[in-house]
Amino acid sequence: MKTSIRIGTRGSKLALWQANHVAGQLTAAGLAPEIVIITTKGDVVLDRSLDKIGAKGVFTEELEEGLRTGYVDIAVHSAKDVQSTIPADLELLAFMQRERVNDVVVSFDPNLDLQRPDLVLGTSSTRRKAMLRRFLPHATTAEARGNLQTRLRKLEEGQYHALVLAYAGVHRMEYDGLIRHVLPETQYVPATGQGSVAIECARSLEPALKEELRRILDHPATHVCLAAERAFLRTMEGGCSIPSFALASLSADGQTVQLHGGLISLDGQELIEETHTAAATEAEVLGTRLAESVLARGGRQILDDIRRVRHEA
Ligand SMILES: NCc1[nH]cc(CCC(=O)O)c1CC(=O)O
Repeated sequence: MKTSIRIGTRGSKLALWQANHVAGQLTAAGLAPEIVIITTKGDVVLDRSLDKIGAKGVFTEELEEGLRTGYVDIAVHSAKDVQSTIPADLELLAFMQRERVNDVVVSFDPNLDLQRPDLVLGTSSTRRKAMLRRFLPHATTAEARGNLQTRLRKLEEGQYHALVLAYAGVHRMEYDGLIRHVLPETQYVPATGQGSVAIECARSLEPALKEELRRILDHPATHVCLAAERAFLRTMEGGCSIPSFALASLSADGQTVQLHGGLISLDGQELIEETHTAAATEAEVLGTRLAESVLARGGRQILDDIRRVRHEA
């Protein structure tokens, strides 16, 4: 088995942190990792919101091509950014231990008051926009595309009072000092996969190497949760431009997985959510069933309405 591992990653600071995190674990296990930066469409097109450039795979396509050609051995992604269905010749080898899953409110104002009537929050996530409309209806939202550094610059320039971001990215970039509120994950349920790092490889990668990489990098409890959440997203015909959400947790004995997931309309008026449990071995079935139930109970109508709005825009 070869020991030198080429790690493909995007070049953003967050992506590089994640790639370095992987490299550190591989080095500790006696392998020799090397980080290879690959630029994706999502890194280049910053002037349009993600739901307009067709979000499917914009952060992953070029990395996946690198896996196919053998230019890199593994690709590192924020699990949240990985499409619900990946190409048949590739596989998700590992999901790393999850960070805190919450969304947080980040601001330079230490006394930021979420109840101020003129509150402007920066976010480009349809899920966050919809939830903010529902739970903080007095607030307005403004687009905040670009990497974390770009968004923080816009915040500093005063384009918004605060940003709504994933704790995981804020923490990895060491901006914890700017966190003013941690949004409860029961209300602001995170996006599928939020807080975990996914490792992708070609199915044709040497089996012994795959096994070794999985042993070093995979966190089995996180893997079970992500299997349930990703099955939910797949059935939801999701992608990150649909305001769906799902968060799984594993019981202390590791036997039972609980999944809370649903869908919210763009204006925040309609919210369909359910919590189901199943044996950990049935994680994918659990995700599929929960999504089917949400779709049947009005979710399909919400998705149709969203598609109609998009076509008109
Ligand atoms: N959508 C972009 C993205 N992809 C992963 C993260 C942060 C890390 C994570 O959620 O795991 C972010 C930024 C954010 O949502 O604030």
